[in-house]
Amino acid sequence: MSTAIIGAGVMGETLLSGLVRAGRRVDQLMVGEKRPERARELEERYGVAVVSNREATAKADTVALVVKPQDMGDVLDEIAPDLRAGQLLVSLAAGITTAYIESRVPEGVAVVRVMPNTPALVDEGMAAIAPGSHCDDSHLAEAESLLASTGKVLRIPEKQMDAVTAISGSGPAYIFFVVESMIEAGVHLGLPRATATELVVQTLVGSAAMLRETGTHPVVLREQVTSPGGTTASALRELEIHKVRAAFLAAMEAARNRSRELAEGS
Ligand SMILES: NC(=O)C1=CN([C@@H]2O[C@H](COP(=O)(O)OP(=O)(O)OC[C@H]3O[C@@H](n4cnc5c(N)ncnc54)[C@H](O)[C@@H]3O)[C@@H](O)[C@H]2O)C=CC1
Ligand SMILES: O=C(O)[C@@H]1CCC=N1
Repeated sequence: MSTAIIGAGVMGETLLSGLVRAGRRVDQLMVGEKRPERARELEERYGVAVVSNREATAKADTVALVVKPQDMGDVLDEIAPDLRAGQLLVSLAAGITTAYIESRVPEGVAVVRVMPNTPALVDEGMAAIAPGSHCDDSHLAEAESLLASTGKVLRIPEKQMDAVTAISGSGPAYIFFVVESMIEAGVHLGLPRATATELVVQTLVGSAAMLRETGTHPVVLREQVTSPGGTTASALRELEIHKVRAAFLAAMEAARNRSRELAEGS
């Protein structure tokens, strides 16, 4: 089964590198990429063939679209003549609905919408997938196997996709923002930057491992750290005073709303 990746920026390369790590033969992979210098970089790094979008589409069994939502209309118009019924089209773009894609491609092309995230680069990705209207279980299974090479995959109804985008798609950025803020705080408290970075990163990794390995609710884990009248309680009071919980809710609502707007082409 050959796979074409159209748009090889951050997320396109993440998918490509995951497939290569998972043992996909490079001669079964193709890339369509607009920027010539980027195309050369990928050819050198992976030995993958970078071809025109139309050639990639014509030759591949599965086509993964990893361009920005704003570029999706143009790319679909370009490749539509080369798409054929039974082929699988997988979109990784935020906001873009399967109905939008289906309205621009030939009848019978199976469309799957995916929301991946960048931890896929280290095989710890979280991807959600939703079927379009001409999709059977084999198409969904094929999309699942593409993404499973770089982490977990969850099947969801498409109506949840904008919320999923706000949580796991954009989520790594929120976590990196928290990490960055904690490192900066450590520097303010007088720690060398390297020390603060090591402390924060390992604290994040350890906390994530506890969540995953114990399955314990985060509230319980937080309570275990919070000694009565202790340091953690003092810190958490400040986070509540500064409305961090409300800020997270507002931030994720904003991301969900932006995903909806992208569907409208803005
Ligand atoms: N970066 C992330 O964490 C995530 C991104 N996504 C989605 O992935 C898609 C790509 O995002 P990024 O990789 O971050 O953007 P990016 O800007 O790094 O990559 C887009 C790539 O598409 C190429 N491109 C643009 N027009 C093209 C065309 N007509 N033909 C071939 N290549 C073309 C660009 O040259 C660029 O290399 C977006 O739709 C985004 O919503 C989804 C989840 C997470
Ligand atoms: O920021 C964005 O629009 C993309 C989608 C999810 C993560 N990055």
